[in-house]
Amino acid sequence: MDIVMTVAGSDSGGGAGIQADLKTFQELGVFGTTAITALTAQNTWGVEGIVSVEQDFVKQQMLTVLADFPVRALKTGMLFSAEIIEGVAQVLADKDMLLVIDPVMIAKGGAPLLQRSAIEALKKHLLPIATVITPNIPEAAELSGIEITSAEDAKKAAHILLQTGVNCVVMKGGHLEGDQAVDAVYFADGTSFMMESQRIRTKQTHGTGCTFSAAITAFLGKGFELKEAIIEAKKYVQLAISHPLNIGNGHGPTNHFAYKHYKNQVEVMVVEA
Ligand SMILES: Nc1ncnc2c1ncn2[C@@H]1O[C@H](COP(=O)(O)OP(=O)(O)O)[C@@H](O)[C@H]1O
Ligand SMILES: Cc1ncc(COP(=O)(O)O)c(N)n1
Repeated sequence: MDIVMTVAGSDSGGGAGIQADLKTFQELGVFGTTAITALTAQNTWGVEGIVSVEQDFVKQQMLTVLADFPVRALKTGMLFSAEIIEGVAQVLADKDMLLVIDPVMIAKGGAPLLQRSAIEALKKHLLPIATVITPNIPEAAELSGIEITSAEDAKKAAHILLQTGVNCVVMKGGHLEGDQAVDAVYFADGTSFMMESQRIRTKQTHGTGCTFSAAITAFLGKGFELKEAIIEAKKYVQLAISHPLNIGNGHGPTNHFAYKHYKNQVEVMVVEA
């Protein structure tokens, strides 16, 4: 059995965070383990409260699982504070795992999920050891320090991020305009490609980023090459958005049941750049 781990926050509403990650892992046939960094009281309207977990206990959750299970791929989501980021990096320092860093900063409803003082810690401790990072446009702008209003800016930001030592940057285009949802993927070796899918006009996008990075982690855990894992994950999230469950009155969650029913009917165009 392929084993993966998510180090992230709990979303009591079940649409994002640890809950989205475990649903994705289950649907993709890998065994999911967890280290919870924070609890959120959350629904499809937004985040009502956050309680963070102490650094030592985040580390203990990770170390306890890693002592027993051969975890092949690990993702991080909401890490909340510089202290938690430092603790996670300390645990990962002597481990050999594929690392997917989703630099979660702000929830769809606007609530901060990462303290501002933690952005530097993320750049210093986690980006250099990442196999792949998956920023959305606002996160890429924060991390690179440049404003992003065009595809050209996004490319510039990706190259700034590659200088931190990360092996691959997936610039998610969910927040850009246009009929296509375009994600641009840049590797440290200078190669790149674009993935395009039809943009779905919907409010049901709570947890899209978590779902996408969890799917990359699951496919890496199953032994897929990084590029194939990223493309397959885009198909998973496209299906999860395009077959909405219509739960809740705000930004509804993605649908994890869709992939197994429709995986041969999804179109993601891959354009080599
Ligand atoms: N309305 C949409 N239709 C199709 N794909 C989308 C849509 N919104 C986001 N995506 C895709 O979902 C994934 C997550 O993107 P994004 O929403 O930018 O991340 P985040 O949830 O971190 O803000 C990306 O692959 C993006 O292209
Ligand atoms: C606990 C937690 N983690 C992450 C997100 C971000 O969700 P999204 O995938 O929509 O950016 C969230 N809303 N809550």
